[in-house]
Amino acid sequence: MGRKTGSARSTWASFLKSIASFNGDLASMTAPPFILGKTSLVEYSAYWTEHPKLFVAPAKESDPEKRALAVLTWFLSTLKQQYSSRSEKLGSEKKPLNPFLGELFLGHWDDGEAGRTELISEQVSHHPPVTAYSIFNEKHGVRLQGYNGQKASFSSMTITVKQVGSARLHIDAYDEDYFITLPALHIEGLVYGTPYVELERSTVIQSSSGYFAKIEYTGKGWVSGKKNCFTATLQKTGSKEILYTVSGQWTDSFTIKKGKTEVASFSHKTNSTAALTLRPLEEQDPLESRRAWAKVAAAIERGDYDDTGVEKSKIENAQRELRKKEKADGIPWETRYFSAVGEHPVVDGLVGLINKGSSPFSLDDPAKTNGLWVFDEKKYRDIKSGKKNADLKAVVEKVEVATVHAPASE
Ligand SMILES: CCC(=O)OC[C@H](C)CC[C@H]1O[C@H]2C[C@H]3[C@@H]4CC=C5C[C@@H](O)CC[C@]5(C)[C@H]4CC[C@]3(C)[C@H]2[C@@H]1C
Repeated sequence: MGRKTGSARSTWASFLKSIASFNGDLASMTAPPFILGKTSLVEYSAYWTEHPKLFVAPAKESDPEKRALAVLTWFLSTLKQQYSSRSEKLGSEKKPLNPFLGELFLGHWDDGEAGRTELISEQVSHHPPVTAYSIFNEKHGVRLQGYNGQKASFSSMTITVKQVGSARLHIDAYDEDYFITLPALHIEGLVYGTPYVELERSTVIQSSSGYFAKIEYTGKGWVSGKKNCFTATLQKTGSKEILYTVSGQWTDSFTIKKGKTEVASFSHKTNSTAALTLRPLEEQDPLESRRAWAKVAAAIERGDYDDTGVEKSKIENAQRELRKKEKADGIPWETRYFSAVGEHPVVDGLVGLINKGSSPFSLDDPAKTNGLWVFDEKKYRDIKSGKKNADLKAVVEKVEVATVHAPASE
């Protein structure tokens, strides 16, 4: 982030004042132009599997304890991308584009050894914003599903974000499930105009095979002064014996110890991320994020904030038109790949295990985010085979009609 010019500093100062009267919905905040990101939040699901080899590694461990450790190692390897890749690339955290209802982000990673890992991410709710995702590797039979929303609050010049939602990893070969909770975070550096994420408190991973991992995000190390520190332990559910301890920085490297002996380590320096493949823009569905936001992203890229506003309001107006039309027709928007369910036997079972094994754990009431979102394999296959094309066509026409005829921004 370069030095702030006078005007930027003053808009940032007034922005900080505006946060003080913050209502909790980050998306509703109008942030100063230089902090606007050109990436939609629906793309953030991709951060879960930018190390495909680590994502599929658990499927190769026949020993359940080593498999649970491989899942913990993969989870820990995702944190840098999830929470600090924008700061690294862009000089600070940026405000993501607020996905419209039904916005899609579809892609895949092709990795020599791991094979193909496919990503499906969909904005399943706009108020409150909720993103659902399904990421799977058929070759190794490893599948991740999850959803997340954010509840934000503001105090003493920091934005605190509580994540609502959870992730579930399934390993076909062992018919095993892992329930993963999401870290709370806060935004530091706001005063300096270079916001960045620090993780806080703790999260858990509970496996159906009876292993329990707890990760404590300790932030700035007391002694080392290094930021983004954590410690994690792996134990059998209900047993006090610590099988492994993991510690380090989630943005750099960490070591795995069995008792006092170091048995493994991971460093981002020697593990580069795999590139995600997307379809070319002209082949994308109008609901796909990069195509839908192309004009907004280009305007932000060239720093043309007036045009950013004009193009953004076209999308927002089109969405308002669609909502009005749905209300008039009495046909609510149908999410394409995910369905909301009130409960989920696997999740309920794993949450039960956590409660048996450790301090009572309250899964954020899924109802607050319109229920637990699960991937609808059948819908996915029908669309892939073209059986559901008709609906697709109708939806596409509806969206394009709304977009084309949206009244010009007032
Ligand atoms: C709206 C206020 C504003 O613009 O403040 C300026 C700053 C850019 C700080 C607020 C934004 O900070 C961003 C960080 C984003 C989270 C980063 C990573 C993840 C993990 C992913 O799996 C799910 C989404 C999540 C939690 C992002 C949510 C949105 C966050 C908090 C952005 C803030 C608007």
